[in-house]
Amino acid sequence: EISVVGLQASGKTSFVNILGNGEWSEEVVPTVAFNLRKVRRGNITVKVWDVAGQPKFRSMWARYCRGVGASFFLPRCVDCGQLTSD
Ligand SMILES: Nc1nc2c(ncn2[C@@H]2O[C@H](COP(=O)(O)OP(=O)(O)OP(=O)(O)O)[C@@H](O)[C@H]2O)c(=O)[nH]1
Ligand SMILES: [Mg+2]
Repeated sequence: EISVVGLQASGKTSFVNILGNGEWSEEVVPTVAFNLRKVRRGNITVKVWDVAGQPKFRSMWARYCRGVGASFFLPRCVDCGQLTSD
C-alpha cells in the first residue's frame, strides 16, 4: 500500500495513471478528497492512495500516510514556498 501526496497540480494523478495503465492523459481533473487505485504487476496488487493536494484537503495527508508501506511526496517546484505560506 502506498500513498501519493503533494501540492495541487503537482502531477500526482498523472503519475498514478501512468503507474496504473502506462498511459498519459491530458484530461486529468483536480482530485476531490482521494482516489484509490489498484495497480497490478504480475500477481502482486498494490493499493495506491492518490490524495488531493488543494489546501482544504491537506489535513487528510497524515491520515493517508499512516500505515502505508511508502509515501511519495511530489513537489511542485514553481511554488515551493507555498507549502509554508498556506
Ligand atoms: N508538463 C507536465 N505537465 C504535467 C506533468 N504531470 C502532470 N502535468 C499536468 O499538470 C496538471 C495537473 O496534474 P494532476 O495529475 O491532476 O495533478 P494532481 O497533483 O493530481 O492535482 P490535485 O489532484 O489537485 O492534487 C495536468 O494538466 C497535467 O496534465 C509533467 O510531468 N509535466
Ligand atoms: Mg490529483
